[in-house]
Amino acid sequence: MPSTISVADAIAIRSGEPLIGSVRVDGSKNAALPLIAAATAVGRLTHLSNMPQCQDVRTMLDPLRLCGYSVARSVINPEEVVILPVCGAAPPADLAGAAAIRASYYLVPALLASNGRARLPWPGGCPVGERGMDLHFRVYEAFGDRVVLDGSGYHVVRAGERLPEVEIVLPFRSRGATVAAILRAVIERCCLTVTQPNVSPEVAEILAFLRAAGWQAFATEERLRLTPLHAGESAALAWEVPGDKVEAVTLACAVAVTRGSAQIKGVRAADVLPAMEMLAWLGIPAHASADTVTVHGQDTQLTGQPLRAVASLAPGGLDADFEPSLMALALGLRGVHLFADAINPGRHGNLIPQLARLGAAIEQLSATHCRITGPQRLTGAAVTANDIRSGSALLLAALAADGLTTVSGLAQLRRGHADLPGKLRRLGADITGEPA
Ligand SMILES: CC(=O)N[C@H]1[C@@H](OP(=O)(O)OP(=O)(O)OC[C@H]2O[C@@H](n3ccc(=O)[nH]c3=O)[C@H](O)[C@@H]2O)O[C@H](CO)[C@@H](O)[C@@H]1O
Ligand SMILES: C=C(OP(=O)(O)O)C(=O)O
Repeated sequence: MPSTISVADAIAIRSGEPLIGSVRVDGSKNAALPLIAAATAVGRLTHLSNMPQCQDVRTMLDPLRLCGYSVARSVINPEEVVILPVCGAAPPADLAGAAAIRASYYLVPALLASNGRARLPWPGGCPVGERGMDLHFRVYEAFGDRVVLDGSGYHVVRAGERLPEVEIVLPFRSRGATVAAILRAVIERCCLTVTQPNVSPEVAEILAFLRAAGWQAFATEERLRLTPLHAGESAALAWEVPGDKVEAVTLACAVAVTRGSAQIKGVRAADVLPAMEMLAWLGIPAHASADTVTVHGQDTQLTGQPLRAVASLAPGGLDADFEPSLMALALGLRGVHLFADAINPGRHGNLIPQLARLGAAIEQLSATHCRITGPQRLTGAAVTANDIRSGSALLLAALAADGLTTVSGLAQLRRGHADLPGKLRRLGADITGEPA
């Protein structure tokens, strides 16, 4: 009997040898999407390199083209995207396709810049529960914009009057609303103060890009501050999308699940630190330095210490998108492990029933909190990826499950990763069926 099978729009994974070797992550989808928006907001020709070739990036670039921005991918290097500003008013366009991604909200400033108004469908993306826009609307209203809501979406009309300075106090550290405030100030060329900003690596990346574009931009835990210095310059800009921290942590957890040893390259150490500390706490030597994560899962002395992985928007907090991979890992580790994700309230509901098909017993303490008592033995079965991170967690669980697991719903996985199964395969995973 062959060791692998092929299934249409699904992949088949057979657990086997520990993952060994070296692999490079792609650019980060969640850093790339706001960087694309920032490139439009500065209104200068911008080369963005290390752009991941995942579906959400394509979905983000299409509406920009429809609104008059020139967007080109280099033929020689498809990971390089060039964005040119709009000259003159762009024609109104039907942007219904933007409903496929959550990050469509980052298009608002680009559209206000090109058309003076933005009409967008309600954001989609991962079906991980109710995800509000109220803070985004508060941001636009602080700039004097008019916001109108209807069943199919929202409409933002740019203020007639330019404010020299805008101050916004966020009630909680929303990443999306923080970026919305930054980009709105950029198209206005005005000063901005945000109290209680989100200071995740993705926001820090936008601020670094803006510094290169002639802005004074910095953020502390308390306050983010933006001032135009030489923002009127017109020289072309070049920026590299940082490596995908979520892909790196997913791969690190995959290596740990199989008790393998590998190097994961192309990611900034600081971006993965909270997750690496958790692996070390569990007794899996994991080290991040410069642009490489090293995991030594072989012959390791597991601690049996309980993992407490609570997704948080707080500075230095655990990114919600790390949590599903840590759950898959915890299933195989001795101890009582607690997980919580109130940021994406539907995520556990997407993932836990699928893990249960593999035989996992996970205690749901509430819709967003659960407890895993490990180690648990999993058995291969047919499972479905309901969102990006649930999909990657299922790949990891499949690597530990006895026998064969098929994972369908690959469209979700492809939204966030160019080819995650391919990267696992490069480390020796037995995976058949190519998500094209
Ligand atoms: C495309 C993208 O980069 N998505 C990421 C983004 O999602 P997302 O844009 O949802 O993240 P935010 O930090 O803005 O939102 C955090 C929470 O606040 C809620 N909220 C947000 C804004 C608002 O106006 N009202 C409101 O209620 C959201 O529903 C969510 O539950 O950051 C999350 C972590 O923060 C990540 O898990 C997502 O992968
Ligand atoms: C939840 C995610 O994406 P989005 O916010 O675009 O749905 C994600 O990247 O895991």
